[in-house]
Amino acid sequence: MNPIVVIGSGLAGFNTVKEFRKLDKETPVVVLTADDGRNYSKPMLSTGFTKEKTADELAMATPEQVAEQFNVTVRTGIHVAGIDTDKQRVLLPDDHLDYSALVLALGADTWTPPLEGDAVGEVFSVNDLMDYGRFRQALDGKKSVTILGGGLIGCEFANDLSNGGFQVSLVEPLGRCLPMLLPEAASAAVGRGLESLGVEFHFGPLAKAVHRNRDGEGLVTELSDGTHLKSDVVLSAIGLRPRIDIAKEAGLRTNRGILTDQQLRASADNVYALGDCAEVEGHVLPYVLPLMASARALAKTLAGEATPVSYGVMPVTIKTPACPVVVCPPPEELDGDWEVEEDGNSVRALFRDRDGALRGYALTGEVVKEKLKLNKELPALMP
Ligand SMILES: Cc1cc2nc3c(=O)[nH]c(=O)nc-3n(C[C@H](O)[C@H](O)[C@H](O)COP(=O)(O)OP(=O)(O)OC[C@H]3O[C@@H](n4cnc5c(N)ncnc54)[C@H](O)[C@@H]3O)c2cc1C
Repeated sequence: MNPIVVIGSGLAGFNTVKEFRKLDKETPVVVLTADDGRNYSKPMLSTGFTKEKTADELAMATPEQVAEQFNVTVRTGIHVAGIDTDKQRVLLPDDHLDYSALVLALGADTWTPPLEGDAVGEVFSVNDLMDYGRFRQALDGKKSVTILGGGLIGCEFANDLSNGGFQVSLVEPLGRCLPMLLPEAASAAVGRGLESLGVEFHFGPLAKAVHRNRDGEGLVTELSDGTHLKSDVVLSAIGLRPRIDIAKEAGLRTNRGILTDQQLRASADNVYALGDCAEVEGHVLPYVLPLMASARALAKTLAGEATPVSYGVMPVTIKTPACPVVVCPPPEELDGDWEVEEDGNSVRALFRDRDGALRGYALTGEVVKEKLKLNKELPALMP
C-alpha cells in the first residue's frame, strides 16, 4: 500500500501525524520537509529572549525522535518539486514517491517589499527554527535592531528583543501597531506599552533601502521620509503569504491559499491541505487554534471517517506582555462598528453588526481576562 504523504513538518504537518496515530497505528506515513525536521512550536520564536531559550532549546524533538514516537518516516532537507495528482505521485528532486493520500501542510512564505541598498541580503526574517538560529547568532554581542512591520510578528519581536536588552526601532507605514488586527484605541495602548520598554516607532514612512553603514559598524535603514535609522541588525516582519505555488502548478484550485472544502479536501482526489497554506471554505487563518482543529478533523478523515472541520471562536493572543492583547477579529467585510471603552492601557473594543450582535472584540491590558465571557457570546466562525 502506498503511504500517506505529508509535506511539511510544522505544527500542521506534525499535529496531523500525531492525531492520525491516535486512530491508526499501522498505515505507513511519510513526512517530507524542506527544513531540518525538528519539532518546535513556532509561536515560541518570538518569545526566545523573554523565556531565555536558544534555537536548540526551543526544539522539542529531533526528526528521528518524531519518527520513532509516531512510527513514521521523516525525510528532511527535501524540497518537493511538484505533484502529479493523476498518478498520485509527489515529485522529488531526484526521485518520486507515490501516495494513497497527500496532505499539504506547506505553511506560508515571508514577504518583504522590494528594498534597495547594498545590505538587503543581510535583512533577516524569522519564519522557522533554522531562521531563528541564524537570527540569534547575528544578534550575539549586538545592541540594536530595526524591525520592519508592526503586525503580530513585528510587535511580538519588539517586546521580546526589548526584554533581551536590545534598543528597538520599529517602522510601520500604516501608522500604528497591529493595524490590520486592532481598532485605533487598542493599537495606541499597545504602542504605549512597547514605548515604555524603549521601543522607538517610525509610523507612516516605508522602508526604502538597507545600506551598510559607511561611517561605522552595522546597517542603515533608509525610510521614505528621509530618516536614516542605524542599527546592528534589521528584521523584516512585514507579511506572510500562503505557499500555494506547487499546488497551483499541479492544477489544484488556489486563491489566497490552497482552496479546500470543510473536509479539507483540495480539488484533486485524495489531496488535503491545512494550516497556513490553506484556504478552508474562504477562511485563511494563519494561527495555531484553527490548524489544531483541522489536524484533528483530517486525522479522522484519513482514518476512514470523513469529518468536516469546525472552527469555533478563534481568539488570537498577542505575546506583548508590555501590554497584553487578545483579539477575535470580526469576519472580513462585515458591516458594523467598534464600541470602545478605555482606561489607561486597558481597552475594551467590541465589534457589533448592524443588528447589535457581538461579532468580534479586541481587549488590551487588564481587561484581557474578559475574553472567556465574550467568547461565549460570539457565534462560531465555521460551525
Ligand atoms: C514569530 C511567530 C509567532 C507566532 N505566534 C503565534 C501565536 O502566538 N499564536 C498563533 O496562533 N499563531 C502564531 N503564529 C502563527 C503560527 O505559528 C502558524 O500559524 C503555524 O505555526 C503555521 O504552521 P504550518 O505547519 O501551517 O506552517 P509551517 O510551520 O511554516 O510549516 C511549513 C512546512 O512546510 C515545509 N515545506 C514548505 N514547502 C515545501 C516543499 N516544497 N517541500 C517540502 N517541504 C516544504 C516547510 O519546510 C515546513 O516544514 C506565529 C508565527 C510566527 C512566525
